[in-house]
Amino acid sequence: MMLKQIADVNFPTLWADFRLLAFEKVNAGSAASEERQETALALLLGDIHSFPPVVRIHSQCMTGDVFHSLRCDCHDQLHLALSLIAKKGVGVLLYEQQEGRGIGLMEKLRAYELQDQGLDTIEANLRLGHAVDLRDYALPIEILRFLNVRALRLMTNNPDKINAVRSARIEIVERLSADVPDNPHSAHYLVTKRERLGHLWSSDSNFSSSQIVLPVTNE
Ligand SMILES: Nc1nc2c(ncn2[C@@H]2O[C@H](COP(=O)(O)OP(=O)(O)OP(=O)(O)O)[C@@H](O)[C@H]2O)c(=O)[nH]1
Ligand SMILES: [Zn+2]
Repeated sequence: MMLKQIADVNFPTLWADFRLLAFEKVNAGSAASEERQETALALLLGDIHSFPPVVRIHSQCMTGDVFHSLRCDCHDQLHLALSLIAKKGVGVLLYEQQEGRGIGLMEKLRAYELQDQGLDTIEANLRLGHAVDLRDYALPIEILRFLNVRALRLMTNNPDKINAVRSARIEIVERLSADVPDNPHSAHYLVTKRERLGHLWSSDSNFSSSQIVLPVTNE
């Protein structure tokens, strides 16, 4: 995959003054003007090469990230990651745009409709003819390579993200839990992620696809 850096700007936030890099995936041979290119943002703080930085790969969730929907944990996870990076002074937040686990906002909202009728998040995707999770993490991984991050502390409960980082031979020195408190609207969704999608609990220190036990900490 080819990566194109689009912009490099100062990005002051409530938590810290980040540097924001914007990237676009360049598909070789594609008609760029016709095809919507995948894009991602990287918020950087501190000297990310001095020691393994906190890294969060955050999948876009407009309903949660922007409107603070209580149906999911995305908003709180985004804030947790930004505040932890600010506290540590070193880290990278990768914001990638595979909304709705890759089905897009409109289809996610159709899936929410089905969930309002009693289906869970998995059944709803399948009923609409989608895979349960269409995401791949090639673009964020390519950005980590571009940034020359060879070892990191990964904030996630999602085994797919862990496997993607590992497959790229980037060392995960620590898994940081992405647990945030649930609420009556999100509780069922969060249980489904754990029971049916294999997401890790904060106390899980390892995961089925690996023999290596990773330390896990709650900040
Ligand atoms: N299709 C679909 N997508 C959802 C639903 N709820 C949240 N999402 C999307 O799921 C993605 C976030 O995935 P999560 O499973 O919450 O978390 P994760 O990023 O895989 O894992 P963590 O790193 O542990 O947070 C975002 O793209 C959301 O838009 C839903 O009910 N249906
Ligand atoms: Zn969400």
